[in-house]
Amino acid sequence: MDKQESLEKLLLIIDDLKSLAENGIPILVEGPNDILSLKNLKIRANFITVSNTSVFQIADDLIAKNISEVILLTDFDRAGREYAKNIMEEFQSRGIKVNNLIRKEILKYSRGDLKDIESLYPYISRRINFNSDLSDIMLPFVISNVGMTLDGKLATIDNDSRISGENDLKRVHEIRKEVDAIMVGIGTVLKDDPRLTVHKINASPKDNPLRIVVDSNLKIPLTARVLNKDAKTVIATTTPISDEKEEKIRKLNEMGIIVLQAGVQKVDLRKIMNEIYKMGINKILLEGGGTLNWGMFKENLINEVRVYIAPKVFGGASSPTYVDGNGFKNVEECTKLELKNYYPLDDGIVLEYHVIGSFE
Ligand SMILES: NC(=O)C1=CN([C@@H]2O[C@H](COP(=O)(O)OP(=O)(O)OC[C@H]3O[C@@H](n4cnc5c(N)ncnc54)[C@H](OP(=O)(O)O)[C@@H]3O)[C@@H](O)[C@H]2O)C=CC1
Ligand SMILES: Nc1nc(O)c(N)c(N[C@@H]2O[C@H](COP(=O)(O)O)[C@@H](O)[C@H]2O)n1
Repeated sequence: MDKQESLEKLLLIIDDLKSLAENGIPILVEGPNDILSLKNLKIRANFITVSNTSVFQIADDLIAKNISEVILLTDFDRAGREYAKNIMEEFQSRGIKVNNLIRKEILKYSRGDLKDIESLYPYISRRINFNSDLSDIMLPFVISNVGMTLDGKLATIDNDSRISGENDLKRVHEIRKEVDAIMVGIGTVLKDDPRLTVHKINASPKDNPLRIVVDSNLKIPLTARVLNKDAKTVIATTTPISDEKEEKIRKLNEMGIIVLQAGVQKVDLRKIMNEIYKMGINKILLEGGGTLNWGMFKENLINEVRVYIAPKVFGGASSPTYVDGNGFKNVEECTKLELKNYYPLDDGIVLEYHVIGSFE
């Protein structure tokens, strides 16, 4: 069986899993990262995590709730196999049916490339066929980077954003060189007039990634530096059209700028990310500011966070912070991160996180 056939089989198994879950059969996973991966695959279920509760306790709870069948989706590594063995032994002795078939098939049709359920969503989203009805999960990998002060500010109340030192800017430009696109909101373009090219380290014009500006009402001045010939640029805007907007799109197109449209009042970031992915953009550096960062966090579109924290305090209720917007209402739904690395740089510190996700 070739790779494409295996992927198609895997998608059918995901469909089976969805149906079983919709019929009320709980899914047993190890932890919250696994739940997020399955939720991203549009699986809505009664998820039960097994990593912090004893097998006996879980069996007691299921029996108390009259649940007689579960789907087992522990990881494929040694710990996951151990959980699976213990659960099957205990549950079967207590009369609870354990469906281990889906787990075995996921392992089989991922051709041994998966070690855990957490990786299932990224695994599928990177390989999926463009015409599939799961096309909305085809998204680029997004790294969010900022230079911020200890109090989380991206600039002062007067928009002075000189936060990073020379070495930190070099670090950022190394990331720029490595990604396929750099993305900012129109607020940043209007306030900073950035170039968004690789210019702080040794680089040639071909190292410049695509530039993406999110701009609902096409406020971008035609003289903005981000529209110059140093790199290609995409403007993401909304769908409603007026004579004025049509004229601006015409001018932008004449300048070689690609205009993508999605969303009515604000740009639909998920749809735009999907369009961008279809253009062959796999990795994006999101460089803010705070309003766009919120939009991207809220939509669960950020995979990794890298921040430089300068030993400075800017203060000011109106100065931009790393993440602005409306904010989450409670801790349950907020974005969870896992610290992966940290090191001192210039006179500050760099923190690198893997995004676990936000849970609605
Ligand atoms: N220190 C650092 O690392 C950085 C600092 N900055 C600073 O941040 C500040 C700019 O931040 P900010 O004003 O928040 O601007 P942003 O760059 O975040 O742009 C926000 C704008 O994007 C547009 N937008 C369209 N659709 C969406 C959506 N779905 N979600 C969110 N935004 C959307 C909105 O404008 P519209 O409705 O018109 O489309 C919105 O106001 C500047 O002071 C800049 O210097 C910026 C980047 C990095
Ligand atoms: N990482 C980082 N640290 C700072 O201190 C900053 N002020 C920024 N700003 C971002 O970089 C853009 C400027 O880019 P160009 O040098 O013009 O290419 C600016 O608009 C912010 O997005 N970043």
